[in-house]
Amino acid sequence: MSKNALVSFKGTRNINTEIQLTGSKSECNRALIISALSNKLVKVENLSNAADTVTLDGILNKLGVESNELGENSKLKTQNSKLVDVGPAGTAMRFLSAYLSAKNGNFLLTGTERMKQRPIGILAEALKTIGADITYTETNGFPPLNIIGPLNQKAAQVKIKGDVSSQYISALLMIAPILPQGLTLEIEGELTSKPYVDMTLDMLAEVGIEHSWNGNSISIKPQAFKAGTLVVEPDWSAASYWYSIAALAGEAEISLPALKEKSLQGDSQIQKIMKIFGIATSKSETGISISNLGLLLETNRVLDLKTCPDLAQTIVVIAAVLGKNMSFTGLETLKIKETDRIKALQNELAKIGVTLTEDNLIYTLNTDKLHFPEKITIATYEDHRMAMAFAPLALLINEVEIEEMQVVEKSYPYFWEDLKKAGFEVKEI
Ligand SMILES: O=C(O)C1=C[C@@H](OP(=O)(O)O)[C@@H](O)[C@H](O)C1
Ligand SMILES: C=C(OP(=O)(O)O)C(=O)O
Repeated sequence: MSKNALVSFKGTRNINTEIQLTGSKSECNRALIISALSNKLVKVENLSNAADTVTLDGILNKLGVESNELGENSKLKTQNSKLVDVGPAGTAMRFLSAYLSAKNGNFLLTGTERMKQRPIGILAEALKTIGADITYTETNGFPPLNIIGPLNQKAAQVKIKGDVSSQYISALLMIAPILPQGLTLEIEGELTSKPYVDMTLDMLAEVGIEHSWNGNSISIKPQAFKAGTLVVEPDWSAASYWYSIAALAGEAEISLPALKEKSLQGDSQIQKIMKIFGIATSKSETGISISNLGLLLETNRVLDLKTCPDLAQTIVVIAAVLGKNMSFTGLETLKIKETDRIKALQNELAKIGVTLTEDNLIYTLNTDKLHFPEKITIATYEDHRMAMAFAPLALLINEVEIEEMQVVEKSYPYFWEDLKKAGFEVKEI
C-alpha cells in the first residue's frame, strides 16, 4: 500500500524560495529516442529524473546492449517476443511504437492497465500503412502491441488524424529521417497540442534534420543525424505548480533557475496565462523569477488550453479556489491521459463545493458554493498532475491529504521535498 501525503502550511502565507526543477520529460524522451536513432551520435545532457524518462532510458539502454551482443547486422531470429514495459509513460509508449517498428526484433510493447485503455490505433495504423508489422494482442486499437521490425517501407505518405494526440505525430516524425523513402504526414482535422510537434521538429533541427511544413503536410526526407548534444531545459509543466503556489500565497517570490522564458516547451505559456491571476514573471540572473503582485485581472473570459493540456488541471484548480467562474475550451484530450482528468477534476472540486460542467465542449466552473473545510482528502487516480495541482491548496486549507503520494514520480519525483523547502509541512501517512 502506498502512502499518502498530509500537507499543511503554518504561519503567514509568505513564500520566498528557490527551486531547481528537473529536466523536461518531453524534451528528454525525444532526446533519448533521437540519440538511439542516431546510434549515439547525438548525446543528451541534463537528463530528467522523471520516472517516465528513467524508464525510457532503461529500455533503450537494454535494447542497445542486446543488439550489440547480437552484432550490428545480424537479424534477430528469436520467435519469442521481447517484453518492453513502459508502465504509465505515454510518450514512451507512442515513441517506442514507431522506434521499435524501425528496429530489428520482435517486441511486445505494453504498459499499465491504464496504458491499455489509452488509444494507439491512429499511430499503429499509420505505421502499418508505412509497412510496419504490428498486431494488437488484446484489444484492437489499444496496447499491448506486438511489433516485428524492421519495417519494409511500402508508403512514404500517410494520412493521420491530428486531434487525438500529437504524440502520434512526433513519434512518426522522429523515425522519418531513417526511413529509406522519408515520410510525409498529412494531418487531418485540427492539430492538438501543436507546441509538442514544434518541439519535436526543433529538436530534430538541432541535430541537422530538416523538414518542410506546408498547410497540413509535414515532410522529412531521408537524411543523417549530425553529431551534437541536446541539452534539456527544466520542466515548464513542473514550474506551473510554483505559479499555483504563488497565486494562492499571500506574498510570493519564487526563483526558478535555468528556466528559459522562450522555451521549446509550449507549457512556458503559463507565464502569460498566470498574468490574469496576478502573477508576474521576470528574467533573473540565473533563470526566471515569479512574484505575486496581488492584482487579479478580469477573469470573466474563456481560456483555450488546446496547446497546453498539461496545464489544464493547474489552471482550473487555481481559478476554482480563487472563486473565478471561468470557462475553458480545448480540454477534449484530457479524457485519454493518465486518467479521465475531467472526471477526476469534477470529483475532487466537488469537495470544495465547485462544479465543472460541459456545454458544447465549453467547460465552465461554478464557484458560488466554494467553501474550504478544515481538512480535505484528494484522490489522485494514478495521475501525478492531480496530486501536484491540488497540493497547493494547503495554503488555504489547514490539512490537505493527497492520496498515493508517489504518483508525482512520473514527471517530478522531488515535488514533496521541494514543497518542504518552500515551507510546507509534508508528512507521509
Ligand atoms: O509529446 C509530448 O511530450 C506530450 C504531448 C502531450 O500529449 P498529447 O499530444 O497526447 O496531448 C502532453 O499531454 C504530454 O504530457 C506530453
Ligand atoms: C499526459 C501526460 O503524459 P503522457 O501522455 O506522456 O503519459 C502528462 O505528463 O501529463
